Amino acid sequence: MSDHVLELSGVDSGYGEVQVLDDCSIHLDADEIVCLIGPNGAGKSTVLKTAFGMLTPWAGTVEYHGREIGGMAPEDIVREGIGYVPQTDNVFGSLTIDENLRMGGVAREDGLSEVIADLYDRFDILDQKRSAKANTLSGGQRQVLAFARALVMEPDVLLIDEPSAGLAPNTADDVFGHVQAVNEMDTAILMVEQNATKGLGISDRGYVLDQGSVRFENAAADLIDNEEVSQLYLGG
Ligand SMILES: Nc1ncnc2c1ncn2[C@@H]1O[C@H](COP(=O)(O)OP(=O)(O)OP(=O)(O)O)[C@@H](O)[C@H]1O
Repeated sequence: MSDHVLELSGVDSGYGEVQVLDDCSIHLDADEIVCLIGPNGAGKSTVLKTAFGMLTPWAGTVEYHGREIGGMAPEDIVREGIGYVPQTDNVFGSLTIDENLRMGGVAREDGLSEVIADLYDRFDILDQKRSAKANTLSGGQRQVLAFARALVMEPDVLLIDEPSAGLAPNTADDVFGHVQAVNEMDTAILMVEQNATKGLGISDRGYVLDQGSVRFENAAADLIDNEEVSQLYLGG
């Protein structure tokens, strides 16, 4: 039994015959924000997909609170307490904000109205636009809705794929602020981020992934200060 909330150990994973992750070991502790960085195609999104049961590990284990979940179906993993916010198509544009949140809770047995009311209290922008269609939201607001949709299940782990993708710098900063707010709701976050410096800037720890394997892992501030990491992965 490990104390980690989420732990991938020695994971190989991929698509069809194509191996992407190679002996990949990554963990997340309660209340942490952990950032995965690395070049395009390194396998960062594949880590999240393997943790969320969208891919079955070929080797190694995925444990949630010390229990093996590798290869479990995503709908069961959601019930266990892990949420996932994909990079794209993470809200239903033709549905209202309220409908999106209710859809996020279809797997809940009770307490849906209460948890949605709490989310409206926390995220003012959603409260103001309850009846608006999600496709009328700005990119940053849409990302907040995507986080809130996942939070309806009250996960203690949230996997977030590139929250700042396609956003202007100021909007990206707002979204990173919301990531921190979500973390303060006792949710540990494993986040993939293309904007490595900013992603590490709000994180406790980080991993540099390259060609499917972990090249560096450390406290986020130490990764930013690491000469080699900076040269190779943070644009010098
Ligand atoms: N559905 C898929 N089928 C086949 N190969 C895929 C699929 N999705 C991703 N890959 C391949 O797996 C490798 C790793 O992709 P992944 O999306 O995990 O990378 P990443 O580190 O998240 O990079 P990026 O920033 O480009 O998203 C890439 O070579 C990619 O082409």
